[in-house]
Amino acid sequence: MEAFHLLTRGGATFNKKRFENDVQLFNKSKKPTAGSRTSQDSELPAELDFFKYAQAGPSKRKADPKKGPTAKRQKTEASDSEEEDVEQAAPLMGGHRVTVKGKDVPEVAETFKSLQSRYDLSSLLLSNLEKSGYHQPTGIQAHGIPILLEDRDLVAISPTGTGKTLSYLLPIMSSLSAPASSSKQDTGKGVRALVLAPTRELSHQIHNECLKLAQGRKWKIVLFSKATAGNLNDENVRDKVGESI
Ligand SMILES: Nc1ncnc2c1ncn2[C@@H]1O[C@H](COP(=O)(O)OP(=O)(O)OP(=O)(O)O)[C@@H](O)[C@H]1O
Repeated sequence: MEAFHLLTRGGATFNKKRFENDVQLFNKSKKPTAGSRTSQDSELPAELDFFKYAQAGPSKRKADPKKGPTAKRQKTEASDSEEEDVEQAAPLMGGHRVTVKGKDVPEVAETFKSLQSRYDLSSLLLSNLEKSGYHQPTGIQAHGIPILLEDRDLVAISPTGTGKTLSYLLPIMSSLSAPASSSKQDTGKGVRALVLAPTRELSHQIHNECLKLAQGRKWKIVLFSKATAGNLNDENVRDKVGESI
């Protein structure tokens, strides 16, 4: 994590003389032709090739005209060893390119409204989305929300500001259904959902998104910091909390 931080945020110095041999490794293969990838690139596992789209030639970006301007390519794993490419209409906001890998991937949700008929998303959540100015799902939301609403596991990577937060908060709120205090079923006491975030700023952002979705119901959404997280050890505090970040 530390190394990744250094590489992505800058601020690190690199002594090219001291690591001359390593520098040679990178210089050797620097003869890319237009649209081609280097041999090192091709050895990189697809999951780790974060820049594959940036390096892709123009022909790769072209949508199939027969499938309309929003047609995108998705990868679905047909079996453990074999992969199968499938074409699926993909959104949407900002024309995000989305690659999905997995077995039996749920259908994309092109609108929030479609989640109501497919997954019984509550009218309150729908209207809170509207109130918050969320009229159409972003790429990560259109693909991620159905996956989580079907109780599947999801690992997602998406650039900052693309709406990842809502992608998991909406399914969480939907599956909790109602605040514990107003639920007819015996949901028990204590924390029902926990979101862990690496920084205070991110925790605040997530908390704010949570509050937007919670409008109109008495959800108990609590933001804990490093200093206050220990309070959760106290049963009395735990019982008063519904969702914590
Ligand atoms: N469907 C949507 N329509 C309009 N605005 C949206 C939508 N989804 C999220 N937003 C807004 O876009 C902004 C960025 O969203 P969010 O913080 O969830 O992105 P993120 O991918 O989680 O970013 P980060 O990587 O920084 O955590 C927020 O202000 C959020 O309210």
